[in-house]
Amino acid sequence: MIIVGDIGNTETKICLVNSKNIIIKRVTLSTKKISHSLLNKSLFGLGLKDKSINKCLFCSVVPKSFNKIKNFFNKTYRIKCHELKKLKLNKLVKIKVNYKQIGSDRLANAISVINNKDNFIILDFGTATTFDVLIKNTYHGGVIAPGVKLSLDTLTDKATQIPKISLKKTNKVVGLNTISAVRAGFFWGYEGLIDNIVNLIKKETKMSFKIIITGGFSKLFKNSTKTKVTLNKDITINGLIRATTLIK
Ligand SMILES: Nc1ncnc2c1ncn2[C@@H]1O[C@H](COP(=O)(O)OP(=O)(O)O)[C@@H](O)[C@H]1O
Ligand SMILES: CC(C)(COP(=O)(O)O)[C@@H](O)C(=O)NCCC(=O)O
Ligand SMILES: [K+]
Repeated sequence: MIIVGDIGNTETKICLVNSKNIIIKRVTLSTKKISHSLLNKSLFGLGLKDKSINKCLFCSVVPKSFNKIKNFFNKTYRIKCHELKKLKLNKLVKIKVNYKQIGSDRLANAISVINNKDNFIILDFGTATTFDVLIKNTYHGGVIAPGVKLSLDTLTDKATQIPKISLKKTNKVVGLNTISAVRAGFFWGYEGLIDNIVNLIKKETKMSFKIIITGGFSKLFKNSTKTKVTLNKDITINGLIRATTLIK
């Protein structure tokens, strides 16, 4: 059995994976609430004490949370947790960006889909909205834009007369009330962001791409953009599973 986990700025996902690389248990935690007691309570159901875990790999963009998780696994289960960027990733993907700065989750996404034949743009609707460019066997970097929920929460927090709003797909652009105006702003705003950045990446690289979307709000945009996209909700976790082959 192996354990893989994605520590994002909002959510941390921890998965138990069997020898056939199938995810058999999932735990989702709020990253900022991670503590020894929360981990104890949330992971108890995985029954790790009776399982032989031979590999544990995380991608983390929140170092403090990763350290808490690493210490917890070591102390409670004597399991050594690896962080993705500490592995020899160049065996799986050529990385053309500032390696120290690049987010591990972005690399996990790239490792998940790389097949040395196709080109990919991976859109991850996380706390940030990221666009990552993979051309054959090389990761070329990408774009970081504000996340959907981050923007929505900030708007409703800062604008006194804008209430908390659930985002929905909308056909109309011109809103006749506050809620429809905000929904249009987000739906058509992000739809435009997606189509525009994808087209600019194609122009700049002179390449064509398969577009993959993932992360919290990907379902909302799956069928809305002019760009044809494929939804892959476990891309980060599957990238980690693939990368565990690098752990000896
Ligand atoms: N199914 C969902 N529907 C709507 N919002 C979601 C859903 N899942 C996650 N979110 C929100 O989308 C944002 C991104 O979630 P996630 O991709 O897990 O973030 P991260 O990877 O940055 O921690 C978070 O703010 C989260 O609250
Ligand atoms: C861009 C990100 C904030 C996305 O993280 P997430 O939305 O999944 O929390 C994360 O990948 C990150 O902190 N990256 C470091 C900066 C960089 O990638 O250049
Ligand atoms: K993410």
